[in-house]
Amino acid sequence: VSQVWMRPFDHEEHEHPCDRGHQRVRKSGVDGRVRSFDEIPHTGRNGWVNLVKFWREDRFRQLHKHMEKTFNTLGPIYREHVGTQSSVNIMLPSDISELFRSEGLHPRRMTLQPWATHRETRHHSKGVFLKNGEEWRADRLLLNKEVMMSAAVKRFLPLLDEVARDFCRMLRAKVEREGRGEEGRRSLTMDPSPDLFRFALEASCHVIYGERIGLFSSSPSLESQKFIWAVERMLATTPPLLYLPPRLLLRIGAPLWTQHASAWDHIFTHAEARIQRGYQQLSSSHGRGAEAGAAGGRYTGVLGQLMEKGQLSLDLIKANITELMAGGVDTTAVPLQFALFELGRNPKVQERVRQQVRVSWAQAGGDPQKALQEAPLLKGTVKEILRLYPVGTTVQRYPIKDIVLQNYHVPAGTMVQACLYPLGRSAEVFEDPLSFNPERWSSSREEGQRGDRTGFRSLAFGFGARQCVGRRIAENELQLLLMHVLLSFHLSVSYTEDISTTCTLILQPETPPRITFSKL
Ligand code: HEM
Repeated sequence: VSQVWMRPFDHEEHEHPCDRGHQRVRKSGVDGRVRSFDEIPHTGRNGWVNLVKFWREDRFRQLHKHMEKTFNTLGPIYREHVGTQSSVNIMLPSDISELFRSEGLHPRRMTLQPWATHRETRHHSKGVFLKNGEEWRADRLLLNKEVMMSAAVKRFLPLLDEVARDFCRMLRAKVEREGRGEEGRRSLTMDPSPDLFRFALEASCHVIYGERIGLFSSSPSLESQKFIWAVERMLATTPPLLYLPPRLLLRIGAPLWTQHASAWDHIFTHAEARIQRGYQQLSSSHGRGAEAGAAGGRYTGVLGQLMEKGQLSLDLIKANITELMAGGVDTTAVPLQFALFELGRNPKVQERVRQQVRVSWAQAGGDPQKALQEAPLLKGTVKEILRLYPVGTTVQRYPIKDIVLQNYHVPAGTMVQACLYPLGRSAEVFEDPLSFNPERWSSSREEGQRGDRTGFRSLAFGFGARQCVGRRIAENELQLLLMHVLLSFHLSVSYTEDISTTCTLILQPETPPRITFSKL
C-alpha cells in the first residue's frame, strides 16, 4: 500500500480500491471542485477516543512512525484530533510551500500557552512559550541580529571551534587512557552521548554567556549535569501536556505538570545566576566608563550583546536567553549521535567526507569559517542527518488566510502541521530515501529529477520568519564537531541495523548507539 497514493492522482489506472484518502484526492482532480474541509481523510473524529488510544499504545513516543503509517494509508493530507488538539497534517514540499505563503507577518505555531497559564508557576509568566504575534516579532528581530546575521556568526564561530577542538582533545586523551591497541593508535568503543551532551552545553554557554564552564575537566560540576537532566525532563513531559484539557490535567496530569514546572524552574535558575552576573559586570563597566562594552571589547556572548544594546527589558532578556539555553543542548547533542552512527556504518561516505575536510582544513590556515566553506560535504552530512532524523518531527502553523491543500479547503486559523519525518523518508521527494548520502545536497540533479522546485525539502529548522533562531549556532556547532572528530578518529560501529527511535519532544535513539573511535 505504501507508495500507492504517491502516484499521479488524476490517472484512472492508479486508483486503489481500499485507499479512501487516495480515492478522494483522485476524485477531486477529476471534477476540479475544491473539496470541503470535512472531506479531508481523518483518523477518527472523536479526539478523546484518540487520546486514550495514544496513551494506551504509547503513540506519543512513536508519533513519527504513526504519522508515516497514516500518510501511507490515507494519502498526503489527513486530519487528526487528539484530546484538545486538532490538526491537518501534510508532508509534500509543494503543500508546505503553500502553507508558508499563508503564514503572515507574525507566524504562529503550537505552544503550551493554555496550560501554562492554567496552573500558576513562578516562571511561565515570564515569557517562555507565551510568545506569539507582535510581541514575538519584536523580540525576534532583535535576537536575529545576535544569532542569525552573518556578522554574529563571525563573532561566535571561533568560540564554537574552540569548544569542538577541546572536545576532541578530551576524547583523544580518553581513548589513549581507556582504549585498546598500541600506543598512539588506540581504539575505544563507547556510548558517546554523555560527552556529547556536555559538549552541547559547554558550546551553548560559551556562545550565549561568553563563558566556559569546564565540562571537559575530570570533575565537571553537578550543577551542569542537573541542567542537562532538567532539559531532558522538560522535553519529555511536554508532549502529553499539549493534549490534555485543564480538568484532566488536574486529575491525571498533575504529577506531569509538577515535573514539567520544576524542570523549567531549574532551567531558569541556571540561567538567572549567569544573567545576574552579566548584569553586574555591565553595570560596573559602565560605572568605569572607559572601555567599549562589558568586557573592554571582548565578545561577551549573546547575553552580553543584548545587555550592551539595551533594547530589550531585563525580563525579556531573561526569557529569551533561557529559551535559547533550553533549546540549544539536546537539539545538537542528539543529531551528533545519529551522525557518528551513520558515518560509522557508511565507511565509504565517511572517507569521502574526511578527504574533503582534510584538504579544506589544511588550506584554511586555522580559520574555521574558511574550513567549513570549503567542505560542503560537512554541510551535506548535517542536512542528511536532519532529513533522516529531524530533531523536531513537525513544524506547525496557523495560516492567516484560507488555503487549498491537495485540493481541500483549509480555513484560516486551522493548525496545519508539516510532518518532517515522513517527508524526509519519502520516495516521492528523495531518490533512494533510506540511503545516507550527503552528496545528494551538493547537486541540483535530484531536485530536477524529482520535479520539485519549491526547495521545501530541507526543513529541519522550520521555515520563514519563525524558523529556528538557533539555526546558525546549530549548523556551525554540528559541522565543527564533526570536522574535528573526522580529523582525529576513524569511526565504526559493530552493527548495521537501523537505530530504533523514540519521540519525546524531540526525535532520539531509543538506546544511544555505541561507536568505536580509532585514533588516526
Ligand atoms: C539541529 C539543531 C536544531 C534543530 C533541528 C532545531 C529545530 C527547530 C525548529 C523546527 C523550530 C521551529 C521552527 C518553525 O516553527 O519554523 C525551532 C525553533 C526554535 N529553536 Fe531550534 N533547532 C535546533 C537547534 C537550536 C539551538 C542550538 C537553539 C538555541 C541556541 C534553538 C533554539 C530555538 C528557539 C528559541 C526556537 C523558537 C524560535 C521562535 O519561535 O522564534 N534551536 N528549532
